[in-house]
Amino acid sequence: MITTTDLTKVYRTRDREVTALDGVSLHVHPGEVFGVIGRSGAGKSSLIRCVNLLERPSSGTVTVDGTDLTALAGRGPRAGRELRRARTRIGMVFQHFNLLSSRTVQGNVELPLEILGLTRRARAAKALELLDLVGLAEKARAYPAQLSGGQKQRVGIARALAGDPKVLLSDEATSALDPETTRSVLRLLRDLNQQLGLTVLLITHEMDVVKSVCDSAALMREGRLVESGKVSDLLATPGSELAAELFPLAGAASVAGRTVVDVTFHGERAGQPVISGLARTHDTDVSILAAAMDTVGGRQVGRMRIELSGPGADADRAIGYLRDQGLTVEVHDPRTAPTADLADAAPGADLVKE
Ligand SMILES: Nc1ncnc2c1ncn2[C@@H]1O[C@H](COP(=O)(O)OP(=O)(O)OP(=O)(O)O)[C@@H](O)[C@H]1O
Repeated sequence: MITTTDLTKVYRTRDREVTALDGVSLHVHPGEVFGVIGRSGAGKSSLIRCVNLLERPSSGTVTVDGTDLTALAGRGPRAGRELRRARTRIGMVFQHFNLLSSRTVQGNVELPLEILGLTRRARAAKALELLDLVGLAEKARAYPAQLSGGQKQRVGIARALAGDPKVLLSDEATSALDPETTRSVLRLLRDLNQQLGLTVLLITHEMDVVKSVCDSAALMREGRLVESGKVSDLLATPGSELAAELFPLAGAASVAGRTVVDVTFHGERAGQPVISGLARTHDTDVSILAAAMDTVGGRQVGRMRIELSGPGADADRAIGYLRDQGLTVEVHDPRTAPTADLADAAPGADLVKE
């Protein structure tokens, strides 16, 4: 549904050049919620702005729903109308809502419908339908100043849906909201994704956003995609930085030389007594150094760092047993474990906005 190929964006100011995007190739499948995560300055906003051509890429292509937007933009001012039409199929939600304070809630949602040339009656009917969809029908006549942050973002989402888009781009839509409101807005995005088959590309610096709504995710650093894929696959990929970010585990061997392994449980495996099974069948002592359990994309996932010891401890056999139980097992090597950058976030912490 969204494909970027070798996308670059270089900002040139009088005295310097900044490469915000450095060869980004991304593929978002129809109907999925795709999250791009990264620290401040990683290039996330540049990426999302290039996807709907609010920002003109320096090179590379952007295709949305089969239309090459970069080719349209490259054909000069005459192509403007075609580009505008293609853009109506792409909704955009902003961190600070970008509502017009002088217009009512309904007036804000009607704005893109005016641009699309709908009659007054059709505009009103469509706006009320959209406000109903986001649970704000009773606020149609209110002004933005009379709304909470979460309600303002719902209006922003209703407005973004005015052109019946197939794609919704979300630029840190929940970053200005408290955790409870964040959860309700994310639930709304998930519901819209499922009810309308909407493809959602969102950028965020919050790991919880990826955990709660994203089917797929990419990690961005210094203008590049460092990792990308389905969240469930990434969690099962040894060495995945995103998996480590989603479930940060700290803790080292209590005695030098003991084997420490990181174990990832998925779905029903998360509820099974695999660790006690290991201790019993392999005459092995298992110490839990760290553990985290959460729901990712509606499935329970857990990660645990354990230390193996005891009379029968044979690391290879124990690891073999855990793998046979369907768990992802990664031997923790303190010499190669990330110590800076990604790993410096405290367990459970979001990436820090610098
Ligand atoms: N209009 C601009 N002119 C010059 N440099 C820019 C411009 N916009 C962004 N940059 C630079 O490009 C780089 C990437 O910025 P971008 O806003 O895309 O990152 P980000 O990951 O979205 O960060 P944040 O989370 O802080 O919004 C940064 O170094 C930034 O300073």
